[in-house]
Parts: sequence; structure tokens; C-alpha cells
Amino acid sequence: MKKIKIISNPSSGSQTHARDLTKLINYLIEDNFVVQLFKTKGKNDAYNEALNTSSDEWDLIVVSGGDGTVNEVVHGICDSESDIPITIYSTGTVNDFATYLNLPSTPYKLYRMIKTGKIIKSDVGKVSNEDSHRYFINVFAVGNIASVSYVTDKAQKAIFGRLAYIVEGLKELPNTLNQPMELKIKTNDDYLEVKSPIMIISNSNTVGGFENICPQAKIDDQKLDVLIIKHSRLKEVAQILIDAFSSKHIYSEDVLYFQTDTLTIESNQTVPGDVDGEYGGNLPVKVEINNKPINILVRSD
Ligand SMILES: Nc1ncnc2c1ncn2[C@@H]1O[C@H](COP(=O)(O)OP(=O)(O)OP(=O)(O)O)[C@@H](O)[C@H]1O
Repeated sequence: MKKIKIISNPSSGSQTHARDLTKLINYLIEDNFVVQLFKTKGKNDAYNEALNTSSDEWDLIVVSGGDGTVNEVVHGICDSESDIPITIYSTGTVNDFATYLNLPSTPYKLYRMIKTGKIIKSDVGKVSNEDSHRYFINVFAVGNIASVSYVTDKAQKAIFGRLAYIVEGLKELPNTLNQPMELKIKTNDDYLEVKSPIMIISNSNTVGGFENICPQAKIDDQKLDVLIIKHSRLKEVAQILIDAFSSKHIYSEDVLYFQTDTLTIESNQTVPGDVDGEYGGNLPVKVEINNKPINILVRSD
């Protein structure tokens, strides 16, 4: 592994990571790696750069950014059907997928992992409707409260970090509980109609900074974990959140939890979806495991 492209979103998270990135680049160059730094300037830059990064020319993409930048890079790699591995130097506010993978958070440890790590395969979720498709490496969330992740202002996130999400989420919560979505969900062997304030389809167990929201999720089981909170009042939703700390929430009668490799979701209402924290289009959608997994460099221990 000698030629490394770094795709970096300088605006992600607290926006103070440029110095760490320089350190990482120095460690690599001193060790005779060839390194190219690509800085994004706006939406789709990371996607286009990943789309055009060939595994014939490069050995690894290091994504430096938040979940949104990771999502764009995964989208580019899936669209080009490339085998190039990625790893993540998290600089975002929440960084669910990197947290799940326990990736290093200092430049030196990341450099060591690039030298000694191993490649694993991860499933990728694909969300499609009639005229477009998106991918998610971590989560597809359905409902207005999911939009908190992309309507929260970058400047607020830079200053307040995760608190900015919590404040936006609390603002949206009464509306979400009072006006549940009416969803029609079809899997290979089931059909259900359910009223729900939020639905989550996850590849890993870590969502919105919380571990074990989908406790049975594994990134290499070719399954998506679906969690639906049924229409309920604040008291029951609060209990579900408390139970989530010990993974008991999936047994609640106010929760539906199952695994599948494909499903369709429809609604008569206008319902937005969110892929890895970025807007992912409105229902109806088909959600499935992409036909090709992605290669990820992780620690070898
Ligand atoms: N130079 C830039 N300036 C402003 N916005 C950018 C820039 N480069 C990329 N973006 C936008 O940032 C989005 C992704 O942000 P990302 O998720 O990496 O960081 P974040 O929002 O701070 O982190 P988190 O998702 O963890 O809160 C991209 O979808 C793109 O629209």
C-alpha cells in the first residue's frame, strides 16, 4: 500500500483538523508513501473525486470528514464499481461509521494502521426510486426528525458539536410525535402498514452517536436491520430511548425490529429520507443491499 489519496472536507465538524492532516501527510511522506490531498469545496466534490480515483492508480482513499463526506466517497466508489479500499479519519460531529469500526483518531495511529491494518468487506445499502439512487454505509433514516442531521447549521455544529443536533432534534420532536408517518412497508415475505414517528434502516449498530440502536446489526451479514418506532406518546418514546442503553428497546411492544436484504417503503404523505446524515430523497423508495460490498482498511488487532 504505497499510493494514498486523501479526500478531505475542510468544513466538517469543528473545522480545526488541518494541522492533524498535515501531520498524517508528513508521517506518510517521510515513509516514502506517495500522497495526494484533495480538498472538497462543496457538495458532490468528494463523490466526483472518488468516482474518478482508479484502483489501478491508487491503493487507498483516506476520507477525512464527517459521515456526509464518507457517504459521498462510498457513492463514488459504488458507482464506479471500484475495489479501492477506504479508511476514515473522522472530523465530523458524530462519525457513526468510524466509531463502529473503532478507527484511530490521531494522525500517528492512523499512519500506523495504514502500515499494519487489514482490509475487511462491508455491505452497502442502496436506496432507489424511479429516477435516482443513493447509497448508505451506515443508516437510512425516514421521517422529519431524521432531517435534523442535514438541516442543522454547519456553523452551529462547529461551535456546539453534538449539542447542536440535540437542540434541533428537540425542536422537531413534538411535531414528529403529533404527526406520525403512515408507512406501507413490503419485504420479501411480509407487508405491513404502520403509523410511526421514525424508521431507521441500519447497516451498523451505531446510529446518531448511540451504540446498539440496532443491536443485531453486522456490516458483513448482507442484511439490513430495520427499526420502527410505532406511533406513541412522549412517555413511551422516552422509555424506548432509556431501554436502548441496554438494547432492551427491540423487545418493546412499541417497536418493530427485523432484518431483511430488501424492502420497499411508501407513504401517501410527503416523507423525506436521510442517507448517512444527508438528504436522501422522498418516499417511495426501494432499499436493498448493494450487489457489491466495499473494502475498508481497519486495525488488524
Ligand atoms: N469546503 C466545503 N465548504 C462547505 N461545505 C462543504 C465543503 N466541502 C463539502 N461540503 C459539504 O459538507 C457535506 C458533508 O459534511 P460532513 O458530513 O463531512 O461534515 P459535518 O456535517 O460537519 O459532519 P457530521 O455529518 O458528522 O455532522 C457535503 O455533503 C458537502 O455538501
